[in-house]
Amino acid sequence: MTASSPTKPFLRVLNGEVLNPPPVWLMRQAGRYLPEYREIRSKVPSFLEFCYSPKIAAEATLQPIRRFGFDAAILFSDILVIPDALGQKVSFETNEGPRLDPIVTVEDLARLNAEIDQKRLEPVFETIQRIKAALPPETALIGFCGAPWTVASYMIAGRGTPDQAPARLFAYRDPDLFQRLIDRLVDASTDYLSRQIEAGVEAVQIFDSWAGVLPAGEYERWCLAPIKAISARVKSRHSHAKIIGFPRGIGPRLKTFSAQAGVDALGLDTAVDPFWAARSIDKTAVLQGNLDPLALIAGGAALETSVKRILAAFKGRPHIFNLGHGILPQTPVEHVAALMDLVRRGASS
Ligand SMILES: Cc1c2[nH]c(c1CCC(=O)O)Cc1[nH]c(c(CCC(=O)O)c1C)Cc1[nH]c(c(CCC(=O)O)c1C)Cc1[nH]c(c(C)c1CCC(=O)O)C2
Repeated sequence: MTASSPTKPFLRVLNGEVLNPPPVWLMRQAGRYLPEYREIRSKVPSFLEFCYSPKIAAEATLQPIRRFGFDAAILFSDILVIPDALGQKVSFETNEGPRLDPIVTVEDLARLNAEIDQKRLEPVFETIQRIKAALPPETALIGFCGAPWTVASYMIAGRGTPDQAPARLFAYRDPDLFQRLIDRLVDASTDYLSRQIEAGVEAVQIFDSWAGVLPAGEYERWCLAPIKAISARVKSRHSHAKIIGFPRGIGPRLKTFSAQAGVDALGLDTAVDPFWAARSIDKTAVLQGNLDPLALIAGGAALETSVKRILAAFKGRPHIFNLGHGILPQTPVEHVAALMDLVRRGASS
């Protein structure tokens, strides 16, 4: 990342400029709703192997850029490459999601590597270099990691659960041991994001998809403090690093999250009222979001009304258009094209 003023629309807004129309990208924009993704995905049996194959991972990143001309590309990888690089067994079952050997005892934790295996992650950095060489000059590249709380919740349950009860119980019963796992993930995420920046990403997003299940107290300790530590440490290595936080489901705590966590931009989830956000969230934060992924599946009038509402709410504030959570596999591709049209046309009307 350089100190000179950026020219890419996505980076200009991250620097605090207001653009009309706003730049747009979609969380999980590379993936199963795209026939061209399903085609290349079907050739590689394991999802992790796909993530660690620079040529095809770069291709998956570029597919939605070619089709829709988003203002930013997001590295094709997964938040669970971190447990994998820490030595935990990780796999992805078709239509079922991730499976990990759950961490239950102190011995399970002790078996993990002290640091991430950088060699295992080397292909990710090569993917970044390949994407950079192929991206249009106006398109930014975003790197990412999962927040420690969200990653830990999969490491403990060994799979996705409706409310991450296993990790919440673990943290209540043995907070010291849980803290050791979180600390390990803070170190790993700091190194991983720093390496992504060195390889060429221009901003990073920290996905805390399960922040919303934590009550006060637990939220401060397991969501806010680790993200704050990662931001501070990444910025001490890369002073111009741009960091987007996505603490999904934290409600009114969004008001102060970005200042407290030290992030530059804030991803808003689907449930947040955009007018409330524009009014109530401290003005230092660039806001990103927050179309309901289901409105994108529905299309038509529902899509149009939702998009207009979001554009109206954020008028005059630095805003990056996005969904409120990841795009769903059943989304019709024509609706994504219609969304791009609405954002780029609708903003001036
Ligand atoms: C919680 C989480 C995960 N992964 C991620 C999160 C945080 C965001 C969120 O809350 O949605 C983030 C993620 N996962 C993936 C990306 C790639 C880039 C992009 O956004 O386009 C990103 C940024 C690829 C993926 N990650 C996964 C796929 C599908 C696997 C396949 O294609 O076979 C893709 C394209 C698998 C995955 N990975 C994960 C789950 C729960 C699953 C299974 C469910 C699902 O498919 O959405 C963990």
